Parts: sequence; structure tokens; C-alpha cells
Amino acid sequence: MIITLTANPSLDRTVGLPGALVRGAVQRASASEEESGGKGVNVARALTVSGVRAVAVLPGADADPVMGGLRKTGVEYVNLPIEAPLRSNITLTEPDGTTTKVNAPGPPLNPVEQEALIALLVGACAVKDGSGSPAWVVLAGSLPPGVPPDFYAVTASAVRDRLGPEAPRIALDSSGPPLTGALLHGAGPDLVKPNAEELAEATGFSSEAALEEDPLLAVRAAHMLLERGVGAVLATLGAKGALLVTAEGSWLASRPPVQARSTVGAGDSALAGYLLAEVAGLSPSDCLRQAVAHGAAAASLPGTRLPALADTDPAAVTVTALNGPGGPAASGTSTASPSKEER
Ligand SMILES: O=P(O)(O)OC[C@@]1(O)O[C@H](CO)[C@@H](O)[C@@H]1O
Repeated sequence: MIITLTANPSLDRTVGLPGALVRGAVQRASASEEESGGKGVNVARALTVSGVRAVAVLPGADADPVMGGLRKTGVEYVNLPIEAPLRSNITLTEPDGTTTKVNAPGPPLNPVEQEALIALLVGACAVKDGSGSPAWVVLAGSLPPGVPPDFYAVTASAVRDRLGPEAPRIALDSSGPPLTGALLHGAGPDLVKPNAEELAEATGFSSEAALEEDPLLAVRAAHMLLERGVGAVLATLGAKGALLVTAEGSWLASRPPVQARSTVGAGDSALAGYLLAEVAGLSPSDCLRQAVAHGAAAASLPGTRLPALADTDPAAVTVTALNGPGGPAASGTSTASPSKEER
């Protein structure tokens, strides 16, 4: 079982345009759809469609359309009722796959609600099923107004302190201050999933473009996160593919380009692919392979639609072992890219 926390969930509205987006014009949509979203919600959705039990923890009223969407799609959730409606995030997609996204700030969460959300998460992590305690908890997405940037660090400590040796491992996918704030206060997450921009931002190491261009530079940046207490880094590098960096080794994965229809949720799917391979006991390189296969499959689907394991093609992914930080490639070749992930 995998638990996800989404502090700032959203109703994702995707509007398909019949041509290119024209700023300042009135344009007619060719299609429009709504899905329950937010990064942790998406990870839970992607796991659920692949038959891996996942529980999404999130704020929001029972009657909120985000909860309605989760009920409709059979995604298990535990919600903290709040008065304000959740946000709507808008995505505009063009026929060539260009995706434009506008994310709202979301309703504020006051300190009492923040405490209650953490308590709800710890409670969900304490539940055991036939396969035992939850293996992972995923802390994902932006933080709503009123929530301090170290919220994920505080949440991770609460989970670990209250559940002790039974605590699930912690995966983090966020950006900006919530990402850097999550690396404060001692032991870091067991897994962090930045894209090149977030990796550059969190390490101050180099520019996003330089990290995307040079995976070995990205390996060195990832090692800076390991030195700060992070267990493993799963970094998506746009055209260069994705990297997995742990204390044991580094791997680079890439695959032929896919016809992108909407990149929204591709990063969340990549994380879900990694986790479902990890809980199935696959090797680190095969977990990375499944992450890239999932991300590519998600990019080829419209809106925030997420692939099941059966929709993915891990055999199309090339994984290359790298000789540690900064070392040369040990074997194999890498080809072109998975789609660039979208926030
Ligand atoms: O504003 P945040 O929390 O950073 O990101 C929210 C979001 O863009 O992330 C998901 C895609 O990863 C979407 O479902 C959702 O709209």
C-alpha cells in the first residue's frame, strides 16, 4: 500500500484547442474535460489503475468536485473537510502537443488545519492491510497559502517519530521553497523526484539547461542532495531522459520520443511507475526503466489521463549504468527523449 499527501489538490480542467493558442483572442475549444488532480492525487490515481493499493490524503469538503472525481474513479482517499472550495487549474493543449498550464494558489490552510492534515496522514500510514504497513508515503505538489515552506520536513518527521520502525519510506516531489524547505531539519526523504529546473534550484549547482544537457553534471548535483540526507534522486531531464542516483550507483534512462498530447501528470506517472516497480521488488535500474515508460505513456494521453502498467512499454527504454558521480558511461547507448514533464 502507498499513501500520498496532496496539500494543494486541484480540479484539473483541460481545454483542447483546434489550432495554436492566440494570446488576447477568443478561441473555441475542440474538447474539454475535468479530472481530480494535484501531484499526490495523480500518483494515487496512477497506482490505482495498475492495481496497486493507494490512499490519497488531501484537504477538501466531501462535496468538492475533486472528491467526486476520486469516488467516480474508485481511488481511495481520506479528506480533511475545509470550508473553502479547492482550486481549479487550467491546461490549454494545442494540436502539436504544446501545453500551457495556469495553476491557482488554492485555499489557505490555517495552522490547526495543517496539524489536522498531518494527523490524518499519520493515521493513514498506521493502517495495515494483508500486505502489511504502507511501503511508501508520497509528499507531493505545491503548498497552499498559509503553509510554511518546511511543512514537508515537519510532516516527514511526524510520520517517522510517530510510527518508528514501521514508518513508510518517504518520497518527495515538489518545487521552489517547499522542496528546499523539505530538506531542512535533519534526515531527508528516502527519494526525491526533481526535474532539471528543480535540481538546479535545490542545489544551486548549475542552470536547468546545463543539467539537461549534461547528465553527468546532473549526477553530481544529485550527489549534493544525497550529501544533505536524501536517500535517492530520481531526476527527469527532458530530452536526455531520466536519472536515478543512489549511494550504490547511478543510472541514465532514455527512450525514443513519443507523440506528446498532454505532458500534465507525466512526472507524477513517472514517480508512480518507479514506486510500483520498487514495491514489486525490481532492481534500481528496472525501477528507473518503469518510471520512464510510465512518464512517456502519460505524455501520449490527453489531459491529466494516467496510464496503467499495461499501457506502458518498458522494453523501449534504454538504461545505462554510470560509473558513479561524474564517471563515464559503463555500458550501453542512450537514444532520444521522453517528453518534457510539465508542472
Ligand atoms: O501547483 P502544483 O501543486 O505544483 O501542481 C499542481 C498540478 O499542476 O500538478 C499536477 C501535474 O503534475 C496537476 O494535476 C496539477 O494541476
